[in-house]
Amino acid sequence: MRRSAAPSQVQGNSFKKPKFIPPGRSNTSLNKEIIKMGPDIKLFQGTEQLQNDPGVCSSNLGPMEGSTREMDRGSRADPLHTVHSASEETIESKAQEEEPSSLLKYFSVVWCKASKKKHKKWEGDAILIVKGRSFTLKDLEGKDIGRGIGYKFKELENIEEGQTLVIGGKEIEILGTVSSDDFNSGKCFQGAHGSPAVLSSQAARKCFSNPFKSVGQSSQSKANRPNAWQSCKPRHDPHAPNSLVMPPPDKNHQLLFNRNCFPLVDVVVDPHLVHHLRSHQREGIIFLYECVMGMRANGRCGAILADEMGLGKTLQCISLIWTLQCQGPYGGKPVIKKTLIVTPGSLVNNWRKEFQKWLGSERIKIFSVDQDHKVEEFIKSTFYSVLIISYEMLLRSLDQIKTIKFDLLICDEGHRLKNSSIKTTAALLSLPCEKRVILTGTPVQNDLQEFFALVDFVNPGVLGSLSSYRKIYEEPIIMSREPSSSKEEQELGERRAAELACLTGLFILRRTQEVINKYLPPKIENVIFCRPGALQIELYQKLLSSQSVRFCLQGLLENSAHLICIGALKKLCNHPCLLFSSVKGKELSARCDENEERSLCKGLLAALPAAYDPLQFSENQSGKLQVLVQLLAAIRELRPTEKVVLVSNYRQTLNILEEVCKRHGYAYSRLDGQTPVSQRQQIVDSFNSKYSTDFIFLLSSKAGGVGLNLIGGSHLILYDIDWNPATDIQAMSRVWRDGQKHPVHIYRLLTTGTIEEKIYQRQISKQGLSGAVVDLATSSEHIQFSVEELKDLFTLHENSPCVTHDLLECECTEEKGHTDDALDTPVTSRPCQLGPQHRKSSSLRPLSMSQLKQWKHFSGDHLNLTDPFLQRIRENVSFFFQNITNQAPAI
Ligand SMILES: Nc1ncnc2c1ncn2[C@@H]1O[C@H](COP(=O)(O)OP(=O)(O)OP(=O)(O)O)[C@@H](O)[C@H]1O
Ligand SMILES: [Mg+2]
Repeated sequence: MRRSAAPSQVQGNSFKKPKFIPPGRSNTSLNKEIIKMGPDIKLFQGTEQLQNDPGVCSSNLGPMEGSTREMDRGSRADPLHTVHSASEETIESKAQEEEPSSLLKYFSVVWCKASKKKHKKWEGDAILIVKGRSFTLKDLEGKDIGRGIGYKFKELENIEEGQTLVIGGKEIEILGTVSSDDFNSGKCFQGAHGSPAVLSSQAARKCFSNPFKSVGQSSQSKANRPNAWQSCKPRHDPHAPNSLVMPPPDKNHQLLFNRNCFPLVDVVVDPHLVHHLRSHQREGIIFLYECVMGMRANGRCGAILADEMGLGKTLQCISLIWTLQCQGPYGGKPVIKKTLIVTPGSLVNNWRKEFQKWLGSERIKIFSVDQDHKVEEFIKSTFYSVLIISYEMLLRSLDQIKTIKFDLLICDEGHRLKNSSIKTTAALLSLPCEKRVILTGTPVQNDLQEFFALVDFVNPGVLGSLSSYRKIYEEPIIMSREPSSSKEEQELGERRAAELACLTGLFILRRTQEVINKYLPPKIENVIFCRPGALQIELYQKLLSSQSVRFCLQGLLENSAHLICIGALKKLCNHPCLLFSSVKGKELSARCDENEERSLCKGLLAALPAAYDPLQFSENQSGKLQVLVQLLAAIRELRPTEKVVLVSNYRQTLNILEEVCKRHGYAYSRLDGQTPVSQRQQIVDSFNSKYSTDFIFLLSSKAGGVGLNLIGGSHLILYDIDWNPATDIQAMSRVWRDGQKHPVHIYRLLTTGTIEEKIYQRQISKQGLSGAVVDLATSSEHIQFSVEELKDLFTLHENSPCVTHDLLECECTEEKGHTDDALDTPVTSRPCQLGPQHRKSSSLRPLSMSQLKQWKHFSGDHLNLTDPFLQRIRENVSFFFQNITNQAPAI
């Protein structure tokens, strides 16, 4: 009889395999006893030979090495003991006879369809879960493939290795017990896909099929290569003070990748670079080196560097590229020849500049693709080793890119690859390069499916198939975070999350902003609640009593009608003239939402002055704009050499802000979605230059937020708020970065009592953290609102200086100042974040309500405002929150 293709049989055949005993076989010497169990199940006790065969278990559990070996020992010594100790570990397992339903046992099995055929073939490995009086059979992808209920508890207690039974139409053979620990962590399923911990050397070899081919590995035999390699020396002195030496490969690595027995040579990072590195960057480079060399995740060569924004991911990658391009551990031979860097269009030139900044123009030859520099040029020339290209251009030039052999692929702002079905991901996956690095400043663990896509991109297959990942990790983790989950589900989810974090932690690194705080100047963050102007209040009330809003609240409108109402309210908060532009001057649009917006706003016309000209808008008609104008004047006067980054999410609003600059004679530059990619870096550079005469940098956060360094500015004003805290955080991180010389002031403007306050509350409340709004790509279209929530959104609070403060239930008398010490209070973590390491506080994570409560806060009427900037704007401000990071500056 064939022992079939069951994975455990295929992979672990070095031991004696248990015989398959067909259930119908009448040989009593083999089947001592057939225990009939309920309607659907028969237990066949195995042969004595099988029971006594120490090889049985390990042979069948080959791929599950470590975890199962321990289990084997237990089961051989005392199988029943193993069963009981496993159940003791589970939450509900009092494991008492009188409480059969709480007894949980796990077994590894092989299965096939029940039949009377003589020649059986096992179809697969599975895990049998016995709980009380019922069974569940799960395949190694975590899917249920069989169930049985209503059996006698006593009968279930006797399941042992080697037994064969029929369950739910399947014949199974018990191969061994699985500890509850291995089940809860999901380890027992890992044989299905070869997690890093259990990768076979074959898989490792596959991953590393020929890592040095690209650098022209010598085909000479060892005997023919006498002294050439014996004189190999490290490129830089590994013993020099402060030197950064990469860890040497271990024996296994050498066996796999140094077949020609080249001498081991220290890989030492160029001291020219090391001189500049922060300590977290030194660690980051070692991490990246180990990952791409296949030294951390057993032959997998991918990494995700998810350091928070501004930690210098670029420099860490440049150091990696430069090191690998010149050196290697085996005979000093370089590991890579060509590197592909894919990045958002606005950052192509930033990469180029960073290479230049850290390595000068002589060491490494960089080619960046733009209108005038095509991929063909890179292909034809042997001069360049690094190709920098935007994601968009990559798609357009994919065919040419595919003809080049890249040894290292770096995807900057790589969270965009979180969706494996998008074209960009598919295009990059089609490149045969195994050493893949994703860089991202946004958390990657917030959505478990997106997390899978990113992990699977850098290390394909490491978490198995998507369907097995869902069953084994995602579903239990999500289920455990449901309020209705049982204690047992919670523990299982936690264990699976911990296991997943442990598996992926080998090749994911995230450090928080705190690691560079000490290199940065102080940061003074302000949330400023601006009183709405009289016209704003009038129009706001009109909008709220409009038919559209009323219908929304009655649930009568379908689709995205509520978004149109929300959009109109947000525009109104920025400036009433933005609504006016929606109503006037255009013939009917083909887009129905535009038409709906127009009809919503039409009723407002009467409230506007006759012959209202939006271009001649008055600054006094918007509370926020008044505050902005005063603030800009204060900065200009009190800090004449400092510059301001002024951010909005909307182009139309940027137009208004641009007009304000013109009116007040402020020199400015502007970067929004319409700025040609080729010009972006130049605009940024010129603003950052100390010779720049610009006072203001107008930035559309969505278009240009990610990755930009705007350290030329030391004041950043967020004029409006986005549903997604990540967008705002991205924008706010542009100025408080390495290289910033001045104390940084961040001002977030909100209109008191309006929808802006509600959005802010949502950002900082638990709901905001646990909802859909965490990722950069998330916009309001993806947010679902209940009618209750809409009611709340569509309410104007006119009688409070700060509804957000009211909600904090703060016992303060406003006078009370708070220190910022309490900012270290851990933030509430999102339900699907993994493991405890992600619960660390971070200055870049959305604030929580309780943290905000610890900020200094005072009303606009407060007499002793020590901050001169706030002092200047208080007239139109109803409330302030302020927090200072690093030391208190002399403002
Ligand atoms: N060791 C260092 N010394 C001085 N400046 C540094 C150092 N490391 C990085 N920088 C500078 O810090 C700034 C931020 O670095 P970088 O753009 O690489 O950040 P990042 O981690 O990619 O952030 P983001 O996620 O926002 O893209 C850059 O101007 C860079 O030149
Ligand atoms: Mg970056």
